Amino acid sequence: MDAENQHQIQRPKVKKMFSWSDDAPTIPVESSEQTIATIDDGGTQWSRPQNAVSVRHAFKTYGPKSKPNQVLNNLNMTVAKGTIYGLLGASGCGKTTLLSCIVGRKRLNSGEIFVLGGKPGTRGSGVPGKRVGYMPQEIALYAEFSIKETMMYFGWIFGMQTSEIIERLHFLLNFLDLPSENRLVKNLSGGQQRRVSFAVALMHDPELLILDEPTVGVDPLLRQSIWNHLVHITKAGQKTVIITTHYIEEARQAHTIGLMRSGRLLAEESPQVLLSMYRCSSLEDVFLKLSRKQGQQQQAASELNISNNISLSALAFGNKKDNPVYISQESGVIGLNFHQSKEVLISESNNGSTYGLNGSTPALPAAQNQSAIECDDCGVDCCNLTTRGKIRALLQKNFLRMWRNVGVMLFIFALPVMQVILFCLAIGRDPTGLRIAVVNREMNASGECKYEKGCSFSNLSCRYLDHLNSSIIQEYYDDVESAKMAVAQGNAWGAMYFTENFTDALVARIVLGRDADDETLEQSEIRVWLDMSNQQIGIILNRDLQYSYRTFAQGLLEDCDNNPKLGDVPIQFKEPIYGTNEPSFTDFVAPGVILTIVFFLAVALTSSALIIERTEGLLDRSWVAGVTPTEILFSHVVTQFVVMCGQTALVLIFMILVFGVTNNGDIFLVICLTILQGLCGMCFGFVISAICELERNAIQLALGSFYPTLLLSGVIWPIEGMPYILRNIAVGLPLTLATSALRSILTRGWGFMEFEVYMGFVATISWILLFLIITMVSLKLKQN
Ligand SMILES: Nc1ncnc2c1ncn2[C@@H]1O[C@H](COP(=O)(O)OP(=O)(O)OP(=O)(O)O)[C@@H](O)[C@H]1O
Repeated sequence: MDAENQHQIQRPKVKKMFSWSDDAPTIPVESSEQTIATIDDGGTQWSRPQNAVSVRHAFKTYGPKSKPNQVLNNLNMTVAKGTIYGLLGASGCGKTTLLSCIVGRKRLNSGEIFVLGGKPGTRGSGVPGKRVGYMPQEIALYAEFSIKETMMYFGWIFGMQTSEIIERLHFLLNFLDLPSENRLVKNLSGGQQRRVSFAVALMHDPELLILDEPTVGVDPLLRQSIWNHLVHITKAGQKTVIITTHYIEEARQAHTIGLMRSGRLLAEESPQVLLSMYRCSSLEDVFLKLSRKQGQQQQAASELNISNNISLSALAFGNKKDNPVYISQESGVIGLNFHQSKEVLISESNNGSTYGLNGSTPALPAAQNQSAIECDDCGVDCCNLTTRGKIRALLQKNFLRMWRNVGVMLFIFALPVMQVILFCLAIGRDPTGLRIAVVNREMNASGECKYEKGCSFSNLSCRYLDHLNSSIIQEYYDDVESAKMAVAQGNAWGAMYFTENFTDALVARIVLGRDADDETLEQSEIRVWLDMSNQQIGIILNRDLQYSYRTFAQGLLEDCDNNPKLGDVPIQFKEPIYGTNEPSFTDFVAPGVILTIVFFLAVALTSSALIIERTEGLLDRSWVAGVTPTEILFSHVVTQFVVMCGQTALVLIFMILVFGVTNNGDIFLVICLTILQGLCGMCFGFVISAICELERNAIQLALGSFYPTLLLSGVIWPIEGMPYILRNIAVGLPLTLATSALRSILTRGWGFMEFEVYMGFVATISWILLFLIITMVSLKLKQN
């Protein structure tokens, strides 16, 4: 049986009620849906036609209003149920845009679309949901998945049982000549990947298949078998296929062809009618002829200022009475429009329900369609129920993607450990091996610096030098000038000078007290010239030289039976209330570093997650399959939470147990706050992911936010040192109050009821909520 005969048999039984010619009654040119629904023909009620998809007066532009790129320009399209509709047109004419609008991924600027009885995104329509199978132009598959895992993912989303999926998988593997089900998608050839993508669309045997170039990269034999399959599934009149292809001739097997150009349909007709009307042997020739005609008609139409395409059609066919004039009742289809426009299903009123004559699925009665109207603006969420299958699929997808990606796994678990180790080894320890250029006139000619222990006043300079911290390297110079030169040349961090009668002068200074003269005081001084270009080293040398003097003086006084307190400055630092008398910089920075590591790792992981899925067409595919933004977000939150728990455990184990960072507080509070900060970072990552179009922009934003946050959050320097206004800004950042809270828990041992601690929790939770709201709003806006 040839294709044409086949189509005629399969086409739904319809009754031609009237032929539109000049004599035919004129129906006002408005929405056909409304018009047909209101006509009553003596007991035979007109109802909505059995259309799977109808597009009315569709306008769509891209770009700024000042310079719009008009992609759909008053386009009308009607796809009858149980047919294959081949959408053809040159590259860039708007086919993908039209399909995206049909599946609800893009919105028209104006016009209407009905899919399976409702507007896309409403309860009455099939999209999003399992009534539609969508194969986007991009491969839109998870590269890390095997073929079987891919099918499992989409099958579960469509609510299929695992056994059903396996059964269907075997059929599709066979039918589409795919390799082993265990092969990873990334290891398949381009053509094989396309076939897997096609298999995903066929997976759940949907009512409406929307296929954007499924035969690209497919060999002619398989292409033929794909078309045979499409013809087969539409045979019973229950399934409908919309397909775009660049191989115009293969579309001969479609029941209807829509030839698209300049944002409208040049024709919408069966291939056989097109070929005979235009007396062409190929559809390509028909397309060329129609394209040329469109140019002439547009010119003529603008000259005649004719408003609708009845006139354009008349121009196309000369409008002779004896010529059948095939025109659409809507403007937009310029050449032919046969079955959907003129053939209207008769509905038989049966208890208020409307059934197709061929026994096919009834068109939605008006009352039923009410739900579509009620649900019209509620977006996708209200029309989809979360199922366990969907959540299971999304969670498994997230974990599997992570698990299969070695780089990501290293990033998740090795990087935080490495960061902690590096931090503890590199930050906060006292510098060692610092050189001091010493000039000591008390030393003997042989360069020896000897002194007697106990209450002996000989060579006190040597005794003092002996007290110097062992991490300071003493290098002896002959004179002050050369010692200072060594500092100037960077060979030493400081120069130190003892006069030749330092010991005598120091003893006189102690004994004479207030009676000591200026010369005695001067001679008893240790003169030091430091290189203060490096603040940390300068301060540490300064501190060590003073500490050494203190211990030297106290030791000498004690040996001579004097009160060692005489050697102290008269400020007594008692045991600190919190911390120690020798606080460590590590303890100060560690809380901020713990939170920064967990926060920014989460940002890095999530900031590109949605973008990658979006740019690869995966998000669109999942959304069309009925997954909501909330579900996607929820699955990422759960995945991240698990990852975060692991990261928090690693970071805290290494910080506290391995490197001994002080923890005087409740470890449970520490863990809670750290995980919350990780969640906060994750939500910030979602915000970035939702607002950025490109991965590049997301990375820039994530990296760009890192440094200011680090500087302003009091991680490396107390915010009390900032100018007043900046300090107020800093307090508002996500990490600032949390860092203070964690510092108070770790170093002061404070509990949750302390203001500073619970404010850390309150601020973190507030930021999480704010970020989530921003993400949801951005995703909703994007979806619209
Ligand atoms: N997101 C977008 N932003 C701006 N312009 C876009 C966008 N998507 C598509 N376009 C433009 O809209 C026009 C139609 O694109 P579309 O992808 O719908 O064409 P197409 O007919 O599917 O092409 P092809 O057959 O090559 O896939 C093109 O000029 C394209 O550059």
